[in-house]
Amino acid sequence: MHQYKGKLIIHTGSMFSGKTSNLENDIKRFKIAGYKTVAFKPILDTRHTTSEIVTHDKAILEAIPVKDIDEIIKYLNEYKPDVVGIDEVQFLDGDVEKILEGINGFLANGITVILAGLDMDFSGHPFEIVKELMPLADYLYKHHAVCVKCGTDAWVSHRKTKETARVVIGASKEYEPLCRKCFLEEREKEQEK
Ligand SMILES: Nc1ncnc2c1ncn2[C@@H]1O[C@H](COP(=O)(O)OP(=O)(O)O)[C@@H](O)[C@H]1O
Ligand SMILES: Cc1cn([C@H]2C[C@H](O)[C@@H](COP(=O)(O)O)O2)c(=O)[nH]c1=O
Ligand SMILES: [Zn+2]
Repeated sequence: MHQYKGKLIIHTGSMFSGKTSNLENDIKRFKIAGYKTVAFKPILDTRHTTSEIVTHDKAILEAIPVKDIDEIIKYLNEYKPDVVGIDEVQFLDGDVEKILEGINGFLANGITVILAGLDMDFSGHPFEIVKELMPLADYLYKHHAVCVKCGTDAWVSHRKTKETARVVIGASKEYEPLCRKCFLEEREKEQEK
């Protein structure tokens, strides 16, 4: 019993690739196996806090909204779970070193950590925290959505709007998963306009 101690499991990939679904499924399985679990989600906008992680196909997991790793540390010190899930890890506030230190601390204390997060932003640049965490994983899963243009495995989340800020919260109205070839074609078209 309780063989998973201090393991780092990462679900990454583009939007719609199933990162959150896999996080939810892992948490569900750990719960069934008798582990004490808890899930967190970063809040970028403190005015809209909700206590649910919702997948694109509307599966729901209860989660605690947090701003940064310090809030997670505080909670874990009191609650003492076996397994911790963090969705949208790329949106945790604070510098990368501090987040890494926090997560390494959980692992060193025997807590299993399941992370879901985007590997790249809309322009194909890595999200720094995910880039740093990936080599540390015990289990690293790169998931693929279906490219909406050609039906092959998608690689990146293409932004359909003209917004240039790195963080623009949205779903299928604002983003579409594309393979590398279709992404480069879209980018060329956009530059010609
Ligand atoms: N182009 C697509 N490719 C794959 N899944 C898609 C696509 N568009 C919508 N979906 C839906 O998205 C679900 C995955 O949602 P979710 O786990 O929230 O993904 P992620 O967290 O990676 O954004 C799939 O099970 C599917 O129902
Ligand atoms: C690519 C990209 C995405 N976002 C936002 C859009 C969504 O709100 C989340 C990703 O959610 P998912 O569970 O992975 O579908 O991130 C962003 O702000 N900037 C980007 O470049
Ligand atoms: Zn394609």
